[in-house]
Amino acid sequence: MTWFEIIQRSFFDFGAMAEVLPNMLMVGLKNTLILAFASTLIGIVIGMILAIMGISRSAWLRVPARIYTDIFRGLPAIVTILLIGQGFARIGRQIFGPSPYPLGILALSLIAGAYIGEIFRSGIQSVDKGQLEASRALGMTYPKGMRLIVVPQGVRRVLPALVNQFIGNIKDSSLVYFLGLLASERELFRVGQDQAVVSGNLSPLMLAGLFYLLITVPLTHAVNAIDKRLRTGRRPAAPSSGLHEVEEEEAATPALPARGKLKGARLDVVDLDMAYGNYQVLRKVNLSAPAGSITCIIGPSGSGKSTLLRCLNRLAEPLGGDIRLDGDSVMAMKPDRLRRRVGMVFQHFNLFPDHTALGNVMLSLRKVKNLSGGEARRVAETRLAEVGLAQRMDHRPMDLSGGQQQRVAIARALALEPELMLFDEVTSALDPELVKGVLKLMAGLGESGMTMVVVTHEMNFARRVADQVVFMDEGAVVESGPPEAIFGNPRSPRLKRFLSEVL
Ligand SMILES: Nc1ncnc2c1ncn2[C@@H]1O[C@H](COP(=O)(O)OP(=O)(O)OP(=O)(O)O)[C@@H](O)[C@H]1O
Repeated sequence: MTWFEIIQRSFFDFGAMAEVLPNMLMVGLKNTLILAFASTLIGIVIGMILAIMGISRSAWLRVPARIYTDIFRGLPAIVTILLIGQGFARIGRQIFGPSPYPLGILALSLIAGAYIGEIFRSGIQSVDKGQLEASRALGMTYPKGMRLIVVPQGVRRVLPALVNQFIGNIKDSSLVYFLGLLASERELFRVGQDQAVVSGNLSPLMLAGLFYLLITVPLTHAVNAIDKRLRTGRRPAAPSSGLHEVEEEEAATPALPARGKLKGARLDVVDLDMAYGNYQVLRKVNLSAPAGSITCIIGPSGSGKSTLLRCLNRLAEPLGGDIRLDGDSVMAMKPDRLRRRVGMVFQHFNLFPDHTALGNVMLSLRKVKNLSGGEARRVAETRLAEVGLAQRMDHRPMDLSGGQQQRVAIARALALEPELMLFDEVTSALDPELVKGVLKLMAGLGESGMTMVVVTHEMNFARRVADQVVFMDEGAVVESGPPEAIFGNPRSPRLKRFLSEVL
């Protein structure tokens, strides 16, 4: 016999393959798929619980999750399968009967859970922290923000890794044969091996290998395609350059809420203190903004402007002092209730990337205000039209320019009809040609009757639009007054120096 014939007979004996094929399909393939599916599903449940425990602030949850993960990820799969399958054989028999099959699934699930937990945890932790912050600023509680925004994004990111785990389970299911499965419970490998042992011919094992590849290779490619679709959405990316947006904005005149249509609240900040650990960031800040006014906060980097803004809706918790909305102390309100009255727009937009512009605006209307789908859509469409985005409602954030994204964020905050709107350096991340459009929109909003507090580096905007300008340095208000006084007649040397540097 030539080498070629020896190899052909050992590995590619099609007669032997045909003989084993029915058993391979009806018994081996079926059992492999059941073992892999069941252990992946149970592993996903275990993994999600481990991930949530793993990111918890409580060490009582974090430490057990860590120990579990270290053990089941550290042990070779075969050791776990033998320990569970044989160690619990008696208990297993009492619960499941004579079959070792359920214990095999249990062992595979325990192993898969440890890996899937780590996959979920890293996915959830990789979601930008601005996402949770935006959901909370929209009035969602921490669990709701995690459930609706952070966890779905984290899970979507790890979809390919989860499929890898499923493929791992398909392969690991071949180890369960150690437990002595009944003839009807044998999986692909064992069916191939049985036949190979009888005939001394490896072709049935080759067929089993082929089946493994037939499942795993298309699956990998399918999931990559699904992942790409989820990432980019169904729409092709629209051509949307900054200049395109400027043209578009100049052609369309946004129909802003009519003058005095919105009801603003009076804001009073009294002796506000705030610290990050031992680092005192705000020192006895006092500030009053009449209903419907625009207050611009200016000051050097690190002076505490953003922190002050974040205290106003309690994204940061003050250490002392008080904040009052129309005389009511915000410290006595539940933070999610407070945030329905106080909208916030962030420097980096923090739009939800998996939702369209319309979806971004509708989400809090549905989930926080509990409006019906139709009603939420109507409000969201009106708000988006007001900021000049009637034509872009079905676009995802990644298909919008920075300026358009910031308008969606403004529409999203406006949708809850806040009495106070906070703008945190909302034009700082925009390309220069887009800044003007967003500032114009904000100036227009200022006339609608809402109270606005704007942290900004745009001195011309502050000079032109503000009712009062507050200059902060080193966590304290150094000087405040009407823009003419602040810019035209600064009194303190610090303000004089700041203005000489920025103007
Ligand atoms: N989460 C945090 N933990 C610890 N320190 C922080 C945190 N956030 C801000 N700080 C510090 O608090 C100080 C005030 O920060 P803040 O962002 O309020 O200033 P800012 O005036 O808004 O500055 P910028 O204009 O650069 O945004 C800075 O020194 C900053 O490093």
